[in-house]
Amino acid sequence: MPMLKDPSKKYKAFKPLNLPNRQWPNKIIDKPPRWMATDLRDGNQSLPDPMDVGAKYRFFKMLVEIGYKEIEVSFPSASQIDFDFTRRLVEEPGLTPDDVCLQVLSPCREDLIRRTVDSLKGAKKAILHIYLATSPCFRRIVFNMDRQKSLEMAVRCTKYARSITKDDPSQAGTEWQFEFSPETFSDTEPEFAVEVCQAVKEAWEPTAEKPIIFNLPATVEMATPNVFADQVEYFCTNMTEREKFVVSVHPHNDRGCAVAAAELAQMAGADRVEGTLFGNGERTGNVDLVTLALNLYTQGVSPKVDFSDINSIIKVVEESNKIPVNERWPYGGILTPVAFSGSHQDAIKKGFKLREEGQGKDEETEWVIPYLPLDPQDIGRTYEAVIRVNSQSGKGGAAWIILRSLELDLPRALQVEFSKIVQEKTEAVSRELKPSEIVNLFEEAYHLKSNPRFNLVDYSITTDRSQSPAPPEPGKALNTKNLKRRFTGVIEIDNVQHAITGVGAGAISSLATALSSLGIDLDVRDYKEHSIGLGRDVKAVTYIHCTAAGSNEQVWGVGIHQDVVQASLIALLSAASSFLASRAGSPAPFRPIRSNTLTNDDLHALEQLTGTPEAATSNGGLSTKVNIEQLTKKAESS
Ligand SMILES: CC(=O)SCCNC(=O)CCNC(=O)[C@H](O)C(C)(C)COP(=O)(O)OP(=O)(O)OC[C@H]1O[C@@H](n2cnc3c(N)ncnc32)[C@H](O)[C@@H]1OP(=O)(O)O
Ligand SMILES: CC(C)C(=O)C(=O)O
Repeated sequence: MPMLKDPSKKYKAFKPLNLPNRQWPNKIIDKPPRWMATDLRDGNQSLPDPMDVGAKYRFFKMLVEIGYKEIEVSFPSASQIDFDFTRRLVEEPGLTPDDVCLQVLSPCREDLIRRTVDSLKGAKKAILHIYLATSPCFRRIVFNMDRQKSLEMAVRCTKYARSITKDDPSQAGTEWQFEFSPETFSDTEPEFAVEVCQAVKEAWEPTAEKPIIFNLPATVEMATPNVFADQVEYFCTNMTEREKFVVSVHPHNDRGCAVAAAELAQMAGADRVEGTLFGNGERTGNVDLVTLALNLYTQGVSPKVDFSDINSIIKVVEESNKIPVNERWPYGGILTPVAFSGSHQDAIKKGFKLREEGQGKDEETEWVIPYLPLDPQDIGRTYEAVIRVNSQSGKGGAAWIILRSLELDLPRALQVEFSKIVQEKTEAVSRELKPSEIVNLFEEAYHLKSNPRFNLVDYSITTDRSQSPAPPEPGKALNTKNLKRRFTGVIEIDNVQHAITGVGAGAISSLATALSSLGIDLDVRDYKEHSIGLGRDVKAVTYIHCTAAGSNEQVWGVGIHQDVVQASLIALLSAASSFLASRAGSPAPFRPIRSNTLTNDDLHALEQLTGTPEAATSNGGLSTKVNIEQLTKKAESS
């Protein structure tokens, strides 16, 4: 049968209790609850292949390391494995830290309670947990019992449990706590849940110092989380002697609201939460303890459990449960902090930039990054994975990868230009591009690594004597403001060397003039530089935006070098390489150098390079001298 057009006969709306004076909506959660991890019991009982003793121990150790102090380790009456595992935790010295309390579960049946208590004999701290389903559905279908009989069963089992634990002198070495779960609390009449628990409380006789734990399970999640919160608040306010019992909740996730239910329940008075890591458990699972803890953390409340190395935790959880943690799972999912889409990437990138520049990146600086409620580094993730690039990405995504990988903070217009290259590639391959692929694309596009067509073999920047300003008047300093620069150098283009020279207002424009003598006519439109690295390893990076003279064609160049001037010259040559690349197929505009075809300019340039003492020192001694003989021989042989 397909879904019913009118499901109202088959499925009845849950009837919420009437609680007009509810207080919980005005409460806030400002401290963590008492956590209880039930991965090894509720989680384990729902697995197709339950864990063996080794796997259980590994998981237990991890829970202890995370910081859980109450761990439900087994259902000892269910299997020898669970019984033996519990014994091992009790008996083997050092396995269970002194401050960790072992919890075990038993149904409300004397023989099973006996076996359960036996499994704990000799434990330092133990919680004996028994459950009895109290809802009308279970009373009718499973037990065929009325309210009175259920209540009597709960009381009888509590008294029995008491007689073989805290009232038994041979058990005096164990610090016993008793937990009672009116199973299916979420579907139990609220007044009956109170009646049963009140009777159990009287049977156990807790004190304020040694309270009983009433665990209120949403065994099956029945309604919206506010309804569960009402049920919990009703329970807390209608039970007597509030100081003598701890209210615990145990939400399942049938409607997908377990986390909300656990949180609203705490607002309604719950002190303790039972759940599992990443929500493993019956059907849709138990409430996820990781989400609950990190929800607190991102509100500035320490959860007192540590997920600093979430990847290792996920590994153990996945290997033990043999169920993967969903990639979209809150906080832990590998895709959760990742942005593929352009506008998200743009916002995240700006957020990080502002954080680093303006607000400082001290680890305690307030975290305000669009789309990222949690700093991925706090759970052991890196920022590299935050932005990934596919066809949905914009300029910011690829720019982020280049920033993180090469420390290059690309100017906006270069981001736009490079993103077209990336977009073309993502569409061509129809998949996400790895950061290394994006870096390769960038290095190729701007000739940063392999075979740039233009190489700076050697150069010198000198004051251009032919256009020097008039000598200063006696007693006045030389006005150096308008001094022109002369670039003189040897450029290798497609493995052929050219000696060129040119004059301009600065180093870049003098090289631009020199290049125009080869027919590469570029106007520099924009220029940006910054440093990369620190200390002795610091380098300069220069971005140059050029247009081809007399046309609208635009090219970018990027240059990186320890020397600032050289970085800018390399950037211009990178632009020149792009300029040639954009004309692939058309004949190269320049003349290769040959000894017998040296022009006067070439000769002049070479002459300059062999240099006068001023030429060699005028740019801070940067130029190395070219051996004219070698160069000429090389040119002749080519
Ligand atoms: C909500 C929860 O997660 S509760 C925990 C559930 N976990 C487990 O059940 C795992 C371990 N369980 C087991 O190994 C077994 O079911 C045992 C050892 C508890 C009992 O095994 P068996 O004696 O073979 O009984 P079986 O499981 O077939 O049937 C359940 C019996 O318990 C009773 N029962 C069922 N649910 C409950 C309950 N919530 N509380 C108390 N008794 C219950 C049933 O009425 C039935 O009794 P019946 O045989 O008199 O009709
Ligand atoms: C035994 C109880 C706590 C339980 O697991 C449930 O009701 O889901």
